Amino acid sequence: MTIAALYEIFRQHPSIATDTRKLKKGDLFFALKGPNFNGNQFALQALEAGASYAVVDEDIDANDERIIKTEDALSTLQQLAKYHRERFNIPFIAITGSNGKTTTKELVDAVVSSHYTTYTTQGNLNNHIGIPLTLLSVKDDAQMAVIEMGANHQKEIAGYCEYAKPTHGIITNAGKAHLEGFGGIEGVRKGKGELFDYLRSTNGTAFAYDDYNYLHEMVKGISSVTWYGTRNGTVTGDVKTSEPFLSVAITKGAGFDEINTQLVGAYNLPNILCATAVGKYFGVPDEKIKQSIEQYTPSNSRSQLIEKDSNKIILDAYNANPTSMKAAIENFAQLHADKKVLLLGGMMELGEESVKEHEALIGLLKQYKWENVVLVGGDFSKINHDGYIYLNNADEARNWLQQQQLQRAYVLIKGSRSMQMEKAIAF
Ligand SMILES: CC(=O)N[C@H]1[C@@H](OP(=O)(O)OP(=O)(O)OC[C@H]2O[C@@H](n3ccc(=O)[nH]c3=O)[C@H](O)[C@@H]2O)O[C@H](CO)[C@@H](O)[C@@H]1O[C@H](C)C(=O)N[C@@H](C)C(=O)N[C@H](CCC(=O)N[C@@H](CCC[C@@H](N)C(=O)O)C(=O)O)C(=O)O
Ligand SMILES: Nc1ncnc2c1ncn2[C@@H]1O[C@H](COP(=O)(O)OP(=O)(O)OP(=O)(O)O)[C@@H](O)[C@H]1O
Ligand SMILES: C[C@@H](N)C(=O)N[C@H](C)C(=O)O
Repeated sequence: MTIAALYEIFRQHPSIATDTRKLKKGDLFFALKGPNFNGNQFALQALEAGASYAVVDEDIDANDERIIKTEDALSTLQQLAKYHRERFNIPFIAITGSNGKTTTKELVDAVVSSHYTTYTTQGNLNNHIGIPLTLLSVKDDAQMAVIEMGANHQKEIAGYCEYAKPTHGIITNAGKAHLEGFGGIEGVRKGKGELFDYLRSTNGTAFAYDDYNYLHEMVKGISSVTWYGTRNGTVTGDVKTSEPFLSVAITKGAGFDEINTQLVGAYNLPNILCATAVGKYFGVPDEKIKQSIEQYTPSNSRSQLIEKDSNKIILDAYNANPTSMKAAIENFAQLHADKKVLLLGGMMELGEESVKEHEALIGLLKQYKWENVVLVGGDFSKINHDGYIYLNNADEARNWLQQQQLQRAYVLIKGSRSMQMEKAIAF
């Protein structure tokens, strides 16, 4: 079947399912293969549960005209997404970077959707499956789309641009994350820079944080760049307070002087300036920009403040890498509190730099005074803990916290996704 013919079916059944456990009646089911299951084996089950059609890439033992056999179901999904994307002549804003993609995406979405009908990446669905699903969720009434792009190796973002065709793009930063797959920090810049390469070749528009010198290099050749920063840019601003919620003083470019957010962490400053700059660029009224950023409350283990008895917990456990760990620790160090406790889980996907980066973190921790530092699992197991407590996993960390019976303490919990450090808060 051609993509054009499949697209006609999609127009009749414009919701996609890749998982029978979440399937709704009428969904167009795509049978994907993963590390645990082969989606082809669920095709008949999907049809029985009410799927309109099942797109498969293996022979299915049934004579059912609702089964659509393709060479490769995943690449068919991606081609269908491209075909759908090409029906729209509206801004598609792509967001990538090492840190702050999801938060920036949420903030940009909050701002632009206050004024335009906008379709946006849900949660963190930012990969070779999540991006096509996001594109296919864009409805006919769309005035704008915001697409998050995650990557852990070269050529990945370039591939996503081929089907998402962004008109505007943001690289939040290019730091020490996914070093293993990208091949070091230069590799990260090259890989993330594929978004700017695409915008360069298509006369697209970039938004970039003026404070990072490397971004000035990376945008070279792009004819339209909107800067935001602490000193220079269309929109400028700086941290007013972050005790713990971040308040930003806007010094130029918007019709308001401050934004009082519900985000913990001074490291969110560029994310907020970015959303403001994007809002101004697209003509969103000032009061809507300010209000939508101020109302955004994270609930996703990112930059979250949880109050428990007399204790305050900063839960920042969605992920971790050397850049975001440094930002979180330095931010925590600036907070005023007598008793500060850190529970830090291991950082993943750092390849041969992993042990060195975990050691460097100990060096950073030593610069400050803490009540307790607990290092949990990962490559923390391979290094000298230098007097800090070492535990194997988040369950042990929770037990340790339970035993402490903390009162009026400030606790920072952070670690890579697979460490599941959020489990520790059940103390
Ligand atoms: C393929 C898939 O969607 N899998 C999801 C599934 O996983 P599960 O372990 O159950 O099974 P399989 O993957 O083996 O299953 C194959 C298919 O079979 C379906 N199926 C299974 C059982 C059943 O009873 N019925 C079925 O129909 C199944 O649905 C599969 O289609 O379920 C899990 C739990 O819900 C999902 O977590 C899993 O999702 C995978 C991980 C996925 O990739 N989902 C995307 C939509 C997505 O965007 N996920 C994001 C994570 C993105 C991410 O990690 N981003 C990185 C950077 C990108 C790196 C990129 N190169 C990469 O490797 O991904 C970042 O740093 O941001 C998310 O979930 O948050
Ligand atoms: N601008 C930033 N600079 C440095 N660190 C940041 C920045 N923004 C967020 N972080 C850190 O990164 C963590 C994850 O934030 P967020 O989920 O927005 O990033 P992400 O790039 O989307 O990551 P992922 O793709 O893994 O979801 C935050 O909790 C915080 O510790
Ligand atoms: C979960 C994925 N988006 C991610 O951020 N992975 C890194 C390695 C992490 O969990 O810290």
